Amino acid sequence: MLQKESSNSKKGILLVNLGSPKSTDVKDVKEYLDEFLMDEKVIDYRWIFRALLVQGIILKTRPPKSAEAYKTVWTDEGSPLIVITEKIRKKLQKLVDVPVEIGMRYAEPSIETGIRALAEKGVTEIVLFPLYPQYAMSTTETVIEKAEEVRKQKFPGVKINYIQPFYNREIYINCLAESIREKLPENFDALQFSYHGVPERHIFKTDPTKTCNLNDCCTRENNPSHQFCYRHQCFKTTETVIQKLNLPKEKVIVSFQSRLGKDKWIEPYTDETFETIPKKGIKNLAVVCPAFVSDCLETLEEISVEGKHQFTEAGGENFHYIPCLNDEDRWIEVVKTLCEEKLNEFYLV
Ligand SMILES: C=CC1=C(C)c2cc3[nH]c(cc4nc(cc5[nH]c(cc1n2)c(C)c5CCC(=O)O)C(CCC(=O)O)=C4C)c(C)c3C=C
Ligand SMILES: [Fe+2]
Ligand SMILES: [Fe+2]
Repeated sequence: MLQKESSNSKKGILLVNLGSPKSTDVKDVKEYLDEFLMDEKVIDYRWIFRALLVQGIILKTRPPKSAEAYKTVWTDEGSPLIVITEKIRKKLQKLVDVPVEIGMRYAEPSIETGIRALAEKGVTEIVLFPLYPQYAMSTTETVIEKAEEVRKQKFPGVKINYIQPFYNREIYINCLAESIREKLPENFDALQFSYHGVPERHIFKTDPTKTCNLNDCCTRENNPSHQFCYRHQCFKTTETVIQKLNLPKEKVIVSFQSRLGKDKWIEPYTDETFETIPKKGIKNLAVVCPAFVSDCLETLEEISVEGKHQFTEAGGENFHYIPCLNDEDRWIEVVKTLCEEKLNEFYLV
């Protein structure tokens, strides 16, 4: 058990995930997409161009389609992403002796709601865990920026310590590899790692070394750009997991899903892969989505329903979706360890 308090300070944990609409009503989906896509870390155009694209084009057509997609995955308790994040919280709360809350980058419960809930319990030192294994401007960075904004404006007396991307932590890789091993079907021609995509421009923008060329640089060992290169971190996650699984590289595919708009996103694209690989003899496919720790619209609908359809239409026979870590006990242990490390840093400063 973690120590609850030292001197006058009280510690707490905030688990942060992406967030979902309030309901599957078109107006709620529209409100959610508006907040999400108007974030300049997600659509990184100047405000006027972002507003023209989001409010003038995307929000005029996308909400009804997204609402239909959400209806196919929605549960009696709500959005899978929020329900699972809450399950993670509950399990973690049983293992630690400090309060644990959740907060979403978009919609409710917001980061502010989460910090307030902790502050009301007297917490002054928060470990904030962005639940994204790999760094991206549109995930880790926007969460930290938002939390800092909220802290400075509303909770200036609170300290926040941020957990860094953990794609290269052995405890996480072991956990992911074991989870995949248990769920892999007996026979498969390939295991596909499908990560959420990002526009190429995001990677160039956040590369402080300006050396990543989105080519062999992302796969080369020890390149200084790797710390902020989402593409590298996805390849590295895959490489270390397949080593643990003893899988030959020839049986593994890496691809990037969920692209939006006309910009060039990092390649190869998941949907195109599903359509081409059956013709190359891959008829039995297993797919895992390690950019997400919890199942959500992008895994339950885009991959396990739409992706399966694309693959089988193209001649594939068996499509096996491997669920995310969700609230598996071994993953909760990893969350606990990463939180404890950061909680202990408060004692050192
Ligand atoms: C420019 C657009 C987008 C970028 C960049 C982006 C990056 C990104 N997103 C996730 C995780 C999730 N995204 C989810 C849904 C979703 N993503 C986008 C757009 C971008 N994402 C949209 C428009 C949507 C909404 C759904 C839709 O209309 O298609 C989700 C699921 C949320 C849920 O409620 O279930 C997650 C999770 C990552 C990890 C990432 C960059 C690495
Ligand atoms: Fe997304
Ligand atoms: Fe790179």
